[in-house]
Amino acid sequence: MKIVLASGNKGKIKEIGKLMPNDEVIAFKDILGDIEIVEDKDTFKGNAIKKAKVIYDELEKKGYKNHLVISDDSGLTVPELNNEPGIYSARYAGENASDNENNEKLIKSLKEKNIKRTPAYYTACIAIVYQGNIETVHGWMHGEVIDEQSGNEGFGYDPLFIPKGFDKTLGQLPHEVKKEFSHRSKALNLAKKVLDVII
Ligand SMILES: O=c1[nH]c(=O)c2ncn([C@@H]3O[C@H](COP(=O)(O)OP(=O)(O)OP(=O)(O)O)[C@@H](O)[C@H]3O)c2[nH]1
Ligand SMILES: [Mg+2]
Repeated sequence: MKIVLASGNKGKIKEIGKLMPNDEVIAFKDILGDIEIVEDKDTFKGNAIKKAKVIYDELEKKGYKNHLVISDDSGLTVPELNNEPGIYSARYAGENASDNENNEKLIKSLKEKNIKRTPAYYTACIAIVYQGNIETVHGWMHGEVIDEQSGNEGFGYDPLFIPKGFDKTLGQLPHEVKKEFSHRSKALNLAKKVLDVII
């Protein structure tokens, strides 16, 4: 199945490609070039649906007929930080912030509250748009965030996130560990079940 991914996040594109080896996952930019999508909804689900629909409609304008688009809106929630960064995870340290800038901002927020380690969880919402149908699925991964970066595996906040049942960050753990039970893997496994039904 040819799937267009409505994401510009290289870490996600890589992870989703690995999680759907039997499908051809194409990043939308490879077909449509750069398209800025304003993520102005107040939930992961709202932003995921918006991203998938914008790309689905743009493909339709280009004459695509039987295309299928998936998107991922995801982020990290830290209850002790008033549920920050949440849906603002990609721009916690400001518009176009790098992963490192976002991580440094999170470390600063933890230190301001004298927090060295506290529960946190990732949420991923995957939206699927196909022949006018819109479906969404979610996945969560629980653990803790710490106030220093460790490791270079994964992307985003992974170097600060210790998954439940482990004592290392996702930055230190091999990708196979994250692939087993990340928020994105769980959501994609559900998305595959939806794809089996709607296609
Ligand atoms: O360490 C992480 N491991 C993960 O597995 C993960 N999943 C999401 N995130 C964070 O949440 C933002 C998503 O924001 P987001 O869903 O708007 O994506 P994005 O703007 O980066 O790309 P796009 O998919 O919107 O094009 C990302 O930038 C990351 O900071 C993660 N961090
Ligand atoms: Mg985004």
